[in-house]
Amino acid sequence: MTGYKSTRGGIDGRDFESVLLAGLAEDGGLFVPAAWPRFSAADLRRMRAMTYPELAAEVLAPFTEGCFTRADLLEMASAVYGRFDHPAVAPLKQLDTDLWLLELFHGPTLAFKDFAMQLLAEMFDRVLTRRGETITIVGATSGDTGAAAVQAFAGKSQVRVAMLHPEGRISPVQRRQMTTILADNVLNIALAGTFDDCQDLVKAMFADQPFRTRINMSAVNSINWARIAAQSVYYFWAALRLGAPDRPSAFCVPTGNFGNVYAGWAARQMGLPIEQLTVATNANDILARFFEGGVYAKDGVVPTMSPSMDIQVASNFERLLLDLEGNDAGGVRRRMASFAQSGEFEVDHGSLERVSTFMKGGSASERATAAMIANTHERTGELVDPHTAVALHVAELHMPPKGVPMISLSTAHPAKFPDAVATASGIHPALPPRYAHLMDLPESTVTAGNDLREVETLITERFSIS
Ligand SMILES: N[C@@H](CCOP(=O)(O)O)C(=O)O
Repeated sequence: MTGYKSTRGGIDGRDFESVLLAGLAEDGGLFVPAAWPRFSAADLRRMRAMTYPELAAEVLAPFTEGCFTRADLLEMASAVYGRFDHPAVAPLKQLDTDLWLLELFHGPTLAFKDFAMQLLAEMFDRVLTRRGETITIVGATSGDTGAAAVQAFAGKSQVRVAMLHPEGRISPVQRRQMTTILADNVLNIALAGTFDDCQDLVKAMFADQPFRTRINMSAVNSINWARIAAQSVYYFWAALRLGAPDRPSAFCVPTGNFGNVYAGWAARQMGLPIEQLTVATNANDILARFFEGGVYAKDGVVPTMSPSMDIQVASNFERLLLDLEGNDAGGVRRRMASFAQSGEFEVDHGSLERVSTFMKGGSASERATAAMIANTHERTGELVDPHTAVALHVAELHMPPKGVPMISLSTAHPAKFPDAVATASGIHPALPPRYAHLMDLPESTVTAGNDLREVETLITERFSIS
């Protein structure tokens, strides 16, 4: 059975159920599998014939042993992916000879977050019913995670959701996808600060042990291992469509919190032949700078037309760091302590060289992003959202050798960012009919300062937790 340990070394031997419920490890680290399950070339060939739900059950089964069987997983995945708008769930579109777009926005909230969030809601339902417990999910969002979480968990009797977003720094569509869900178990908090401030507060609440215990706190950000596992499935899906295991693939991933790209790393660890993973950022380019020089150094968060990536501190980078440190949790602790103190750390030259053979980084300016939206539409007829355009720009900078397909992840529907898309392309993307009234519905949000006690009080009072 796959056991889990913390990136900071304080915890080992956890099972999937406790990892799912805990969200963040008690020592402040992130859970990772102690050993990676491996799929052989023969396994991968067999997977080619699978439907998306069957593939999800196959990939996730080794991670959930002792908690969910393959049959449980198949039942949940069939229900979840049956709700997606596209029969292929994650369709691939060819843009050029070796360039493909993997559309991940056909779920309920029009972004890739639905792939994992919808499945997590099913998992939590089953586990909490079995245990007779109620949890409080506290999350931070730069737009998409919040919408996906609120829609997945609204109305669930054993889950409360408190979602923090940076006030005025997400798109109106993203905000309204959360704030127009008027459910008793949902609290939307607009915070005076950035996404990084929201995420810091969530981690501070996890570190406040009495508070954490009192509210039975959990997480659905990608700090929760279950998010990563569920997102790794679409890497298998896409690569298998394009010839894996007999042909390797490359991926380019729009990146903020590093969860999505780490899911690709996980797929590779499990045996999927991924030749290159490209990390694409907007002007908030801490990761692109890291892959250039090995220094992970925080800068100020600047607002862009791709707000979901307006992030400097990428939580999941800590998971990669454990691998770069040769599985030495002490090394991770030291680097993270230095980061907390000075806002930066550096990895040694050898680690950077090793990771750079496989991972590349790059960023797109606002001008380049707008140009890519316009050019892609002109060349291919596809209207892409700004996050997807960032990835396409960076993909062009780092195309793999001829014959290796570059799969660029299209993480959100263009209609989530209508103004940016219309300004760049002259075309106003329409929301699907189910969102026809989104901009007219009443909203429910409370505002808060960037203050731990204030936010904790808002949560306990709103949900009457004594
Ligand atoms: N880009 C995210 C930020 C949180 O990322 P997550 O993958 O850790 O949930 C968002 O849109 O909210």
